[in-house]
Amino acid sequence: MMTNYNQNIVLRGTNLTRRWGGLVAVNAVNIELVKGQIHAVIGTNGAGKSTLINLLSGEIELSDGQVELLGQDVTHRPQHQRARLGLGKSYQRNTIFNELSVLENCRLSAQANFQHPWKFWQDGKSCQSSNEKAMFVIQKTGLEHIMHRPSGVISHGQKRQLEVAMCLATNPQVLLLDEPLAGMGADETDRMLNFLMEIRKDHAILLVEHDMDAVFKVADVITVMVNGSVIAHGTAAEVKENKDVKVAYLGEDA
Ligand SMILES: Nc1ncnc2c1ncn2[C@@H]1O[C@H](COP(=O)(O)OP(=O)(O)OP(=O)(O)O)[C@@H](O)[C@H]1O
Repeated sequence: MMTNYNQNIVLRGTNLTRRWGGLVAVNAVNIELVKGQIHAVIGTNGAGKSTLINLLSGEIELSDGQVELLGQDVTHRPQHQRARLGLGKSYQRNTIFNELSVLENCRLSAQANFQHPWKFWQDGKSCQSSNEKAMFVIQKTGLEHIMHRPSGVISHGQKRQLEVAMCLATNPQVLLLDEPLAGMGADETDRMLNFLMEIRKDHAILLVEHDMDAVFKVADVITVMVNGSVIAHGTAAEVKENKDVKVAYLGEDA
């Protein structure tokens, strides 16, 4: 799993381990994210998927292991530094300012990425780069028709799209997506999946998702976790046929 150095590996986690007291939530996991690929992590409830994503983003400290981002060891770098280096994360919890418009939320995210903290409280409209970036991600995510609406009144699916748009506005090379399809209807799910497939060529994407149909549709590579450990890794077809996956995850007899 950790042997292919020819591909464009953007993020590499080695021996990632997180203990909570006696519980090993993530146990010696190796994972590589490659530009141009959607890498899904699936597993039963409590398998360690969210913890894994948080270890990669720097939100949770490792008990053991190493994280390399674009060739740099970022194991001991905090989340904001990893973000600045190109690691973007879309959160399961809502990070949207409801009273601001869709455009303003994107503009704020873009602004946070330009390294002028003393300008943060300036009127965002005056920052041309942030404006351009915000418009770019809004067009990419298909949110143009609602860009002037207060974010609090848009639909649940549109909020999830906005979260991904805000994440994209920070110019990430790697996108860590924790259940981006949660609570979405069929149309919104399709739109989001098409969008992910469209942006895949420019990013390395980690997708933690419970919707198996969606995962099997878009994932180039799938890692399967059970009780903190990786039990299988491969293409959708390989994972579907894997005996351990059938037993442990899909609940089938061997
Ligand atoms: N802050 C914490 N303190 C103690 N235990 C935790 C903490 N966070 C997670 N855990 C435990 O670690 C294990 C992995 O949790 P995690 O949320 O990563 O799983 P998951 O695969 O994302 O689950 P789900 O699919 O239900 O979101 C679980 O047993 C959980 O109870």
